[in-house]
Amino acid sequence: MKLQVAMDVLTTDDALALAGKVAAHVDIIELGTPLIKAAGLSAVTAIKSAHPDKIVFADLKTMDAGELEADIAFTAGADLVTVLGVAGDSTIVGAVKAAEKHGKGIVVDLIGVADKSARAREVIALGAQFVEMHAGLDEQAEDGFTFQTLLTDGSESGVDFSVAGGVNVSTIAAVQAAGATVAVAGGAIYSATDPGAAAAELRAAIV
Ligand SMILES: O=C(CO)[C@H](O)[C@H](O)COP(=O)(O)O
Repeated sequence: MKLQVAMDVLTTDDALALAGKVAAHVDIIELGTPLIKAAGLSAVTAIKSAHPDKIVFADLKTMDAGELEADIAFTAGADLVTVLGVAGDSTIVGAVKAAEKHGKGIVVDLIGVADKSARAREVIALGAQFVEMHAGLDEQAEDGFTFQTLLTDGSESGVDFSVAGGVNVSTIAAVQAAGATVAVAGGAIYSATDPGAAAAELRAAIV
């Protein structure tokens, strides 16, 4: 299982500083949606230039104009770009077309999708590289939220999936046991006193 850091910081300088501390312990470096909205796609270029050996993940959460948005992110240096699973199939197909043009990949984020395992199978058939079983920051704060649902949906999907939203040292073993190919950790790393040590601890928990 790969480890992905989600950098939910707001400036390119902060992202470069965080990536510098954690890169040795992670496989995938994600630029979070707020970072890309605040700093623009030049932040993607800066991270890819600083860490050319890492998979750079642009969390665009595209909902429309799939081909155009994915194309500009791949051109900026992204290796993986997210499209929302609640988007129409034509948006996903367009983004996959851009990924094929660049030799890169599309990840479909299933945030907000009611039947995540069924939609996962549909978008993989449309050409997505893998899906993200994701509970967003707001959903995690809602009454009744259960992390386990993400793992069950992932296992039942039968396709390659990542898990995002609440991954930490207490949950990462369950993420791996559920069969995830990628564990995504944001707050558990960037909010830690020592982000490098936190990333190393998560890495060590992967068997
Ligand atoms: O994409 C996101 C929010 O939309 C977050 O980066 C992702 O959910 C990581 O969450 P956490 O901080 O709980 O690890």
